[in-house]
Amino acid sequence: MENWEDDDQSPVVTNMTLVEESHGKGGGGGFGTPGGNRGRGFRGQGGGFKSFSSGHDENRNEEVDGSSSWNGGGFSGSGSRGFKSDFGSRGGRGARGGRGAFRKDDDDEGRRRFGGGGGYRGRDEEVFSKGSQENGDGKDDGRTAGPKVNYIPPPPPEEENSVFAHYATGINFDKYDDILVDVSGTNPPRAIMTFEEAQLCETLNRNVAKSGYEKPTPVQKHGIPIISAGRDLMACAQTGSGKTAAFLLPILQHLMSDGAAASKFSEVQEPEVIIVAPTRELINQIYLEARKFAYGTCVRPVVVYGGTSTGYAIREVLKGCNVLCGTPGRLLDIIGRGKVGLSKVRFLVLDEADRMLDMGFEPDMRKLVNSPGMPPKEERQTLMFSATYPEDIQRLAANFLKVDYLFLAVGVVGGACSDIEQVIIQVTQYSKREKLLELLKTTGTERTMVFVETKRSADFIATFLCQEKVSTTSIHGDREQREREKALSDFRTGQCPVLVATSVAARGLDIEHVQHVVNFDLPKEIDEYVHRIGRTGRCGNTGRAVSFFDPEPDTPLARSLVKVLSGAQQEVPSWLEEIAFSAHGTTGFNPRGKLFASTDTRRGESFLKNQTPQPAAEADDDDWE
Ligand SMILES: Nc1ncnc2c1ncn2[C@@H]1O[C@H](COP(=O)(O)OP(=O)(O)OP(=O)(O)O)[C@@H](O)[C@H]1O
Repeated sequence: MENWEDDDQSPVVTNMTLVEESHGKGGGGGFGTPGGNRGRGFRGQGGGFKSFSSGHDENRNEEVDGSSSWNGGGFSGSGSRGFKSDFGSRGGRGARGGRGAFRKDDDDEGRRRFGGGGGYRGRDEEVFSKGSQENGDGKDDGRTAGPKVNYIPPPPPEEENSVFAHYATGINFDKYDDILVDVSGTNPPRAIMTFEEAQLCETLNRNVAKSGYEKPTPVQKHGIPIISAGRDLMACAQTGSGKTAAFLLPILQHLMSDGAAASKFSEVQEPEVIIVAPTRELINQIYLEARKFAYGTCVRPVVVYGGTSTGYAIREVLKGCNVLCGTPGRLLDIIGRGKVGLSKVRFLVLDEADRMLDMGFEPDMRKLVNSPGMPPKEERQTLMFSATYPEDIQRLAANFLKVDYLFLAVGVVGGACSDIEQVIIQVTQYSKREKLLELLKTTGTERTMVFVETKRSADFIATFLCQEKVSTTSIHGDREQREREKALSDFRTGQCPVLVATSVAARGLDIEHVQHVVNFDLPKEIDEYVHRIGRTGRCGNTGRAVSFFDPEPDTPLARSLVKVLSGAQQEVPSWLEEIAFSAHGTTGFNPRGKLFASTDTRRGESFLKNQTPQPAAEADDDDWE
């Protein structure tokens, strides 16, 4: 039996270690503003929430989930305090070297194997684990050390109705047609106006119809023919405007018309398509979309991501794999084990491309494109999608693309979706909790995502809300994958209408009925803000985002915030304008100035060009992948 098979068969060990509730930096702090104040935090009214987390024994995990509920159906465990198993998946503080502050992923396998990162775990990560065997420089070695994860995610639904379940487009769907579109680069193909013009094969057309798609969104109108014409693409379109189908449909059409080999078992799989995304939940969502559009065809998508059993992932891949969706670490791991050959790769897709190319993931992307067998960029099609593209990342991205790639901008690059009503409330650190409660009283059972800066804050706020009888769950990088998926599912079904999340849930997640986003803590970077609020107001539906602005930590964001608000035709509070103005002096600040500048860096100018560089995301404190 091979090593990876053994991975799953290790005896269950549950070596529980009691962890003091107020351990870690700054005592029981961490509630409140990003970037500090950990010493004067909130400890929870009832003496703090205790949770249990065991990363190794699935059954135990289940018991644990049950036993850690609050207030009958409230907060379902958090995994950062209380008892923590030696085999909790995030055992050990990990070194903070290596990738440094931008490292976001928690999928160690690839990193260990490839000697990458250095295991940044976020600054309020706590040391629990005797079982996490670090080597001298803080890295785990994937094969020989560290806990084995044996979580096998539940199989996706098989019935057609569930596969094609979708939510309705909103009243503003037709307004997409009015959005300014800019395609730059040589000889762009003509846009299509209807799905018929996309000339998809019959099965794909049927699947598009069953998905409830009647007409393409702008990114689809332009993106589909560009990809079908064999061009490389860097596409920027606002959150919730259908970027996933914009790349999946032409890719699947290509595989169908090219007679992709029906997937079948083989010891080495050679996928034609590789799709990468920064978080586990997002890549799983993309996989489900691929599976939906490929329904009834011979094309087999497979997903691999951290926090789940590697053996299971490999078995799934070996059953047959045309489209391999993965988070970078796990993908590199499986490639490194020789289970996936890259020589047949025709398409490489980077979703949330700006994140995939920032300092955290860029080395992995380089490893991926330089992996043995990967066709050079001239011989594959590379496609990048996001709602935001900082200029420096655009320039970097160009290295991965053919020289004649096309740049597609739908609306303002980096702009927020105007279907989201954005409200900014000035607060102090200590008034945030009361404000949040007030807000949630008005939203009732409507689904609300509350973003906080740190994993510890996520636990505190979720606990606090549960104590206040608001059914809440949480998602962050310290939770077991099983717990993360359960949290998302409880939120999706409405069992817990409030989801407290770190940035791990900021990008890409497409959840029906999310009417509100609350930025309990504002992020350090404006792009992050745009993605977070984009969890509401999707696909022509309207939504509302309320952000708590505490001048102390948030002033550096003021200027970009004003620009994003005015760019999306939102009211800008005068106090915010004043803060933005005084923070940056009087020159060069024209919040109401021209926003839709040229967006392709090859033309030399772009939106938010004058924004002050934000500090590196040191305060970001989550594990992503
Ligand atoms: N043409 C269409 N008609 C109807 N619904 C659509 C269409 N295209 C996409 N959708 C739906 O719109 C929702 C948002 O799509 P998607 O998740 O691809 O957005 P996105 O642009 O990738 O967002 P984000 O930037 O947040 O990742 C999904 O539920 C998707 O099924």
